Order: sequence, then C-alpha cells, then structure tokens
Amino acid sequence: MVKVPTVTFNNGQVYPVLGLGTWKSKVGEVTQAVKDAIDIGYRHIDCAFVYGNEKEVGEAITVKINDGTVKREDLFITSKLWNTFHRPDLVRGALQATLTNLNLKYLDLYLIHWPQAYKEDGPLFPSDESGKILFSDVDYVDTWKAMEKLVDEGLVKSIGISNFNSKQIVRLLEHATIKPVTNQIECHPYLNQKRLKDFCEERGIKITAYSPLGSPDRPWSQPGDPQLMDDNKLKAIAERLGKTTAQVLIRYQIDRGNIVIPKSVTKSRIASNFDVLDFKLSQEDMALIDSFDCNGRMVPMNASLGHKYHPFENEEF
Ligand SMILES: NC(=O)C1=CN([C@@H]2O[C@H](COP(=O)(O)OP(=O)(O)OC[C@H]3O[C@@H](n4cnc5c(N)ncnc54)[C@H](OP(=O)(O)O)[C@@H]3O)[C@@H](O)[C@H]2O)C=CC1
Ligand SMILES: CC(=O)C(C)=O
Repeated sequence: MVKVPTVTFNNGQVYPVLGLGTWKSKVGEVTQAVKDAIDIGYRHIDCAFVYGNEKEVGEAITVKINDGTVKREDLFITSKLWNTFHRPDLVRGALQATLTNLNLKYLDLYLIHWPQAYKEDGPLFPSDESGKILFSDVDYVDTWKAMEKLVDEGLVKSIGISNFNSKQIVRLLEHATIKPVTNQIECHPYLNQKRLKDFCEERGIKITAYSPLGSPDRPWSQPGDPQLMDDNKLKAIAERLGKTTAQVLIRYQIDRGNIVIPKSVTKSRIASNFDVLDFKLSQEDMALIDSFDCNGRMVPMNASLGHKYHPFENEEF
C-alpha cells in the first residue's frame, strides 16, 4: 500500500498531506466513497458538521475499522466547528455532536470553520424574513479559548482555523495559548494564496488547500464561470506529463508543501487523485502554474458579507 507523505505540525503531530474532501458528498454516496478511499490508501478525511453527512462518513470509518482494514490510530480525521456554535459554552457540545456522528472518541484535528459567528440556538443558516443571515458578534478569540480546552481534555489532538485572514491570525496569536496548526483556505492556481501562505508558514501554521480542483460542483456555480480543470494551459502541462489535470492540480499543492483535500465520490477519480505520489512538478512548471493567479475565488461566502469578521472584506490578504 502506498504511504502518503506527512507534514509535521507545530505541536509535533504528523498529518498526511493528501486527504479526501466530503463537502457536497451526498448521503447515499459518501459512505461508499469513504470506504473506497480507505481501501485505496487514503488515511485523512476532511469533514464538517455543516456538510450534513458526518454520520455517513462515520459509518464508513466504523466498517473499515471493524473489518480490519485500518485501526483508529491509522486515520486522521478533521472536522470543523460551525458558525452557530462559536459561543464558548456551545463549543464542547458541538464537538460532541460531531464525535457522535462520526462514531469516534476523539478527532485528530478540529478547526474553527469561519471566523464569523451566526446567531446561536437555531438553524445552521439563521436568517430573517428577507433571507439575510443573522449574525452573532462572538469573538473568534473567545471561541479559540474554548477550542484549547478540547485539547486539554484529550477530545482533539490538534486545533486549527479555516478561512482566517492575516489580521485575524495576528490577533488570534496575541491571545492564544495553543497555536493553530493549520489554516484551511481556498487554494488553487487561480487563487494561489502566496502571501497568506508565506505569512502563515512564518508563524508555523501549515496551509491546507481546499477546493484544489476549483470546486466545479459548488452550488453557486454559473454557466460560463471559468472551469479550472478545463484550463487549456493546465491541460497542456498535464498532457505533456501524461497525467490528468486533477493530478497536476493536486501535485501543485503537495510540491508547494501544502496539505490538499480533493473531494470526489467517484471511485475511479478517488483512485486517480491518490495516484500522484510518483512524480513531481519541475520548478519551471511550478512557476508557470503560479503565474495563473488571478484572484479567482470560488468560495466567497457572500452570505456573510457585512459581518465584522468576514475574512475576505477589507482584508489585506
Ligand atoms: N474550510 C472550508 O470552508 C472549505 C472546505 N472545503 C473542503 O475541501 C474539499 C475539496 O473542495 P471542493 O470545494 O469540494 O472541491 P474540489 O476542488 O475538490 O472539486 C470537487 C469536484 O471535482 C470533481 N472531481 C474530483 N476529482 C476529479 C477528477 N479527477 N476529474 C474530474 N473531476 C473531479 C468532483 O466530482 P465527483 O465528486 O462527482 O467525482 C467534484 O465535482 C471539500 O470537499 C471540503 O472537504 C471546501 C470548501 C470550503
Ligand atoms: C464548503 C464549506 O466548507 C463552506 C462553504 O463553508
């Protein structure tokens, strides 16, 4: 079985650089996808409470542990605290719900999904009559303090952040006792995040690249939107190397030192996305792909526009 290389986090924990994404993986498809992924060799699964499919992901994990394919300690399971659970007194219960869904006693990594909080004690996307999301002003620093307690209790091995901008990270680090191990952010050639990556790495925070294939199945995609995997320049590189465009996009992240979590529910794609460990992109190809950067954000989180902690408004980077 091919072993995926690992990164070492700032707390000493190792993590596989390649994992399986599960956003939009439908109930009815995701259990088989995760079982296939584990059979193929994936050991890192990226989940979130808000994806609404953790129970089905957990069923796959349980089957694969019970049939002897893997032990719990072979797996690296990430999940994320949703925006309606930022209030410190809600954090532990939110984690507990995720652990129950996944049928696990601990998580390897738990992230604050977004810096901005939503109104608590109701739906995951609370809104007024006009459909506008109802915000909460809970400070992500207070949420982080509650996340740190989960590490102290042994319920999570590592904690991290997702979608935080540089100013928010500076502020978090001023108050943190435990440093985040990773910032999970959108990252692909159209939004290569060079400045935020350098900034995080200078502070010992690894980048996890989400939507590495350009998230073609994102719900708000419009006909005519640019499709990363159809980019002729990327296709030409892939053809020259005898690889698929997806494999080049995944390898691009690994060769930058990032963790990468492509999503698929299609067994052949889950397998080919994993088959990226026997080649490396040349410095010339890396530089060429870097040059495709065009601020092409696919996950802008427009529902949170106007929130004082929205990470992509008024951010430097
Ligand atoms: N922290 C955060 O806020 C966010 C985290 N994420 C995480 O990152 C993961 C990945 O990002 P995501 O936005 O899902 O998008 P990806 O960039 O991973 O793209 C997924 C899409 O690409 C298709 N696909 C996968 N492999 C191939 C292939 N080899 N050839 C052609 N098409 C392929 C999938 O189809 P199919 O499944 O039908 O095979 C699916 O439509 C998420 O699933 C989630 O876990 C994502 C967004 C935000
Ligand atoms: C996909 C995801 O994690 C979002 C939109 O928060």
